[in-house]
Amino acid sequence: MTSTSSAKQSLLEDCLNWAKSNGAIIDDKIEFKLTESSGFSAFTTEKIVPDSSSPLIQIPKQLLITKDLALTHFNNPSSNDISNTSWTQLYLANLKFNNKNPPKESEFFKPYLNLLSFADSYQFPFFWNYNDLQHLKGTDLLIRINYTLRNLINEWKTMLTQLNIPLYDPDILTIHADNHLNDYINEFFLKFKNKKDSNLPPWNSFLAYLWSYCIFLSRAFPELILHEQEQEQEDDSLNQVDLNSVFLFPIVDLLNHSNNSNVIWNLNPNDKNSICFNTIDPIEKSQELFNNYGNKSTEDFLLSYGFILKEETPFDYASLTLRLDKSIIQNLKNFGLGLNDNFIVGDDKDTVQFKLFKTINNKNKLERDQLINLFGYLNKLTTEKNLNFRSVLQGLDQLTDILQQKIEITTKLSKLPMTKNSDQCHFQIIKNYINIQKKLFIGKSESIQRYQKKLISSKDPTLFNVLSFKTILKLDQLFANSILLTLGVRNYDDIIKKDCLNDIIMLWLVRISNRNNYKKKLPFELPDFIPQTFETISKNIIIEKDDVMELMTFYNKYFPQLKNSIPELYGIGEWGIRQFVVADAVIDSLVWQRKVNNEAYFIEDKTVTKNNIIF
Ligand SMILES: C[S@@+](CC[C@H](N)C(=O)[O-])C[C@H]1O[C@@H](n2cnc3c(N)ncnc32)[C@H](O)[C@@H]1O
Repeated sequence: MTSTSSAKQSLLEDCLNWAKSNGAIIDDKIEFKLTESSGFSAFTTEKIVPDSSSPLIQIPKQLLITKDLALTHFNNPSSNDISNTSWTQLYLANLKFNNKNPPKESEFFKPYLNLLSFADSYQFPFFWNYNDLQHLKGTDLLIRINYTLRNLINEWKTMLTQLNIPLYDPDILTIHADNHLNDYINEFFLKFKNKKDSNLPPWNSFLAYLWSYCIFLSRAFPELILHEQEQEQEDDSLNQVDLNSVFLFPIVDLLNHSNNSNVIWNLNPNDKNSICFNTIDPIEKSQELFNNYGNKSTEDFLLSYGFILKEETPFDYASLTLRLDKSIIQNLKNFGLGLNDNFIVGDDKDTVQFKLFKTINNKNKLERDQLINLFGYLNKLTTEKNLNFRSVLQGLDQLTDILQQKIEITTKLSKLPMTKNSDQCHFQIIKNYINIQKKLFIGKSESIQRYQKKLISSKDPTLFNVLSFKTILKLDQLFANSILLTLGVRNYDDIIKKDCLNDIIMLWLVRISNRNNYKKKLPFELPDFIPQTFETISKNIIIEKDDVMELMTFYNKYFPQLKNSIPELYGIGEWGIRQFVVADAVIDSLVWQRKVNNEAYFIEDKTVTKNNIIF
């Protein structure tokens, strides 16, 4: 045992004794130890069989650090957009770091405060230097880190100013570049990290507040559990409970996390002055006793707890942050498919943030559907009243492009070598995180491909009709021969190579509009929606001079040459430029060209609703 670990072990003993001497009850079958991989941890000395009447850990309320203590200490400050949790964080910084004039409770909490190590906060990315963090450049995590730091600096300044307490390091307010901010915090941190606990940062420094914020992020419990039974008795009491308030729960906060742990935290039904922790599942002898911090993603674990799980977590997600014109966000909200306010973030409310969950379940399905709706909306023609399958399929291509960029960014990041001055341990965590993100983006991109494939191969006409242009070329031999003769294209691949797909679809559409003029009937069954759309557009379209001008080059390229060389096809019916303006509009409203293989499909214009979208 090193001297540091034996010192920590003795701090642990002091804290356990403090808790017990103040009424805490800890089951004899639990033993706390210091481990190399995850700090203080609890283990069973005998098999534990859950018993709801006898909790494993019971902590009197007086040992908790709550918002009430904080608000009383600061004389109930007016809130001014500052949450109760922020005041409680400032209170903890005051308890831990104020040597000269500490809050009166500071002495009482000392054994617990001593366990909350300042040096250990180096695990949180908020304290890392720019050399470490540059390996996250282009990820949402780096945006979240710096966005959070800026918010914290603001609330720290607001609270101290309100209390008439000078800011220890006002310089931090003038640092504008994020990389400088990261280095400033890191240097300030390292200055204190290696010193003894007697030489900690001043309580009114930003560093002290940031430390306290991380302690709450990684150890706090929701205050709601302190009010559980009151709520059941009195409906009104829920309104008085601040749902976002949290408290520190000594001893129980020494338990590490496992996704598989099934536990309960509650007010003691027999003694409302204490809070309990219990397990729901039995635990074998010599196993670690875990808490469960909730269904968190790797990114959340890294940001809020400074570690990532060894095993993959089903709750993983990658986030997608999109900045959009505010009017688009407003229109989308008005559109009816509902863009939930939860997804709109940022001070300017011009950004939407979605989570791409690894595993889709009933809870997060809505978020996935909203994202698909958003991209469908962005690809909707202004003339279309509703979302249809074409706009959704096209939107999914656009989403795939964005995912592809994310895959490229994460691939690049995963190959970056460690730089000078970056920490080996931080580097390794970032690498693992980046690889998990990359896998998530690849997985989502593949699932979009599968979904698109499933939609276009759907044979359910109640959903929508679909016809691929490749199939059309196989069925309509006369037309296929005509383009072979005139353009020299033998098959679909040639069309793509020669970049003339749009021209050929236009020619085919005009042929279809003339279908009743040919002596021979079409040699295949044509779905009604294609000629019908042509007719509807033809009836309603108002053709401007510019529309004609735009198509002149195209038209002159093919006419009258086609009419002269293949009159049996291009000399029958109407082949004027008007027909092509209509065909162009039909393509806009019906044709989707799939990004992965360039295949073009005619997609019937059917409204996508909650009931007919399939995943
Ligand atoms: C609530 S505390 C748990 C007690 C902590 N081990 C300690 O030493 O104080 C949360 C911290 O424990 C560590 N931790 C929790 N669960 C872990 C796990 N499954 N693997 C690694 N570290 C974990 C992380 O450092 C995290 O920030």
